[in-house]
Amino acid sequence: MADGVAPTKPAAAGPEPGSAAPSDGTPVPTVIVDGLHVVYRIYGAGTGHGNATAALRRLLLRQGSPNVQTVHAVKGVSFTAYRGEAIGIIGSNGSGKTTLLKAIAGLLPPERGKVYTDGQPSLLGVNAALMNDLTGATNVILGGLAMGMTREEVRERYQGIVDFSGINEKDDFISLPMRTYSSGMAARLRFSIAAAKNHDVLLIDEALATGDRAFQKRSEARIRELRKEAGTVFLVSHNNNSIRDTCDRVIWLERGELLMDGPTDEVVAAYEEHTNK
Ligand SMILES: Nc1ncnc2c1ncn2[C@@H]1O[C@H](COP(=O)(O)OP(=O)(O)OP(=O)(O)O)[C@@H](O)[C@H]1O
Repeated sequence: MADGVAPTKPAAAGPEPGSAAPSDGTPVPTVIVDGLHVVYRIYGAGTGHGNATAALRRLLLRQGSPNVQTVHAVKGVSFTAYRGEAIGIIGSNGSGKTTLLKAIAGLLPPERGKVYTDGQPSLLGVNAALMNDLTGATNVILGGLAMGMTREEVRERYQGIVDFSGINEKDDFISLPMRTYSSGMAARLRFSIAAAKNHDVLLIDEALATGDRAFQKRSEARIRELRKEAGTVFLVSHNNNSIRDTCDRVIWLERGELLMDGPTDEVVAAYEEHTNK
């Protein structure tokens, strides 16, 4: 894990994320975001070309602290997500959506506030690392193992993953190195590997936007299944139709702040009115 701060469980009394579903139908919280602030620090900002080297030299030569620019990307965001929900995260460019997902995944430490999660969430981004020099087939196996599947599970699900991705529809692309794939094909394979497993909390960053319409339909259907299988899905997307088809709740971020959190139709309508102004 990059910056290595694992989400923790709350010490407070009350229902813990992921605790067994009460028989009375009370919603079970899976993610609690409590007053979250995330700040990026850019070292050596404003020192021109070779910023990092210049900053390091100044530190080593004791020429004072390097210029540090901060970006306050998420500002005081709070919400609780429940088992079985699919939550869309929308907002204009740079509003903090990806940062929020990374913080929920435990990849960015909070400046202030806390993130409590049910187990380790899985973050599926279009940039998630698969090995470019290895074939698609090897990436399916390694990706499955990396997600915690057993060898047996990988063997059982291998063909399903390849079929879902549609990579082999025309040619035998699955036996070629990933560097020969278009970015859309690579994104489809990533989504297919991640979606083969049931996740307690699955975080998807724009993955659906990259596939063709047929792949998007399969993905949306799979997200609905994942929800039924009791997980919680977060979907960051600029495609309001994908959000409408997939999510029943939407969180709207703007300049790092939570502007609105509610039923999909209401929040997307308000967002569209705002963006069409
Ligand atoms: N690694 C980073 N270092 C410094 N600033 C960053 C970094 N990543 C993002 N930011 C800044 O944080 C803010 C939020 O970025 P983020 O990527 O979370 O927004 P977003 O809503 O996902 O944007 P988009 O819709 O364009 O993908 C932006 O101002 C961005 O410039």
